[in-house]
Amino acid sequence: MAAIENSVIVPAYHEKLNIKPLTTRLFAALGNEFSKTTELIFVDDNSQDGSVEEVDKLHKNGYNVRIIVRTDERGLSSAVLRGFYEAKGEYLVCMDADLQHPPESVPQLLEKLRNYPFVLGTRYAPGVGIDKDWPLHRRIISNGARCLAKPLTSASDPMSGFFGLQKKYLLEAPKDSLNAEGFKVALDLMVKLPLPPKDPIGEVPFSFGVRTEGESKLSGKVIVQYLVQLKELYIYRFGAANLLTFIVIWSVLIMYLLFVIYSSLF
Ligand SMILES: Nc1nc2c(ncn2[C@@H]2O[C@H](COP(=O)(O)OP(=O)(O)O[C@H]3O[C@H](CO)[C@@H](O)[C@H](O)[C@@H]3O)[C@@H](O)[C@H]2O)c(=O)[nH]1
Ligand SMILES: [Mg+2]
Repeated sequence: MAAIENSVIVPAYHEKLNIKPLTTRLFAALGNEFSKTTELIFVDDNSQDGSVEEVDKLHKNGYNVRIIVRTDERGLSSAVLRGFYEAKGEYLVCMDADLQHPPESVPQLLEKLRNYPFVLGTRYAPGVGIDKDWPLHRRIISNGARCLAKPLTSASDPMSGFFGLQKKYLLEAPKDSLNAEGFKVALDLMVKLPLPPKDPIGEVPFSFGVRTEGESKLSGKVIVQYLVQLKELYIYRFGAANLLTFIVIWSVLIMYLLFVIYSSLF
């Protein structure tokens, strides 16, 4: 058997119905050669919805897929990190279970990872429209959240949950420096991993699909969690002394943004 070079990690909570279509579409997209050197790992938080049996069936049918079931921990970021640390491959990709991240784009991420330490699936690229059908308030929240991350990274879609990295950079970072609480694990890694300063991030445009099975696990709490995570990342990157300056600058910008929205509406 060929050695595993690539690992695709999928955090999953109550995703039984998405497991089979994701697995079959992913390995079909990988094709013969890539399939031999790629493993797929679901990290499930004890959903007890038949996900384990579904993965076992696929494994018996010859797919290189397994499932880690956590019983003592819950949460998206920590699930992703657990999968990354257990992965055998040097090239790691993280994607959602619900097919909002197209499995057909994974080979592109894996290819780009050969040349970039970190690769980000982006929904903000020419020809990709994510938010044209979104209501105004959703677009404002999304763009506002993206703006707030601008000082931390040059990436065009810091909120993306579709990304990849070379494992050696993960192993160079102290385990306890990574935030297992925040929802935006890619942003945390882009800020904290010791990536080389020149050209660290490659981008792959993709269209964010619509979830057809199961429900989103994001709630209003996520906005607060994101702000807490941002605060931690600002301190990490710029130091506590600079935090106040940033809060002042961002408050002014947010007030200006609200003013612009208000005047365009009324
Ligand atoms: N193991 C585990 N998995 C989880 C948990 N919470 C969510 N997941 C899994 O994480 C993936 C994303 O969860 P969704 O509930 O589908 O989130 P979303 O609203 O579609 O958010 C996605 O898009 C955002 C961009 O708008 C991303 O920022 C976010 O990271 C995620 O990719 C899914 O596969 C879901 O099963 C958890 O507590 N534990
Ligand atoms: Mg989703």
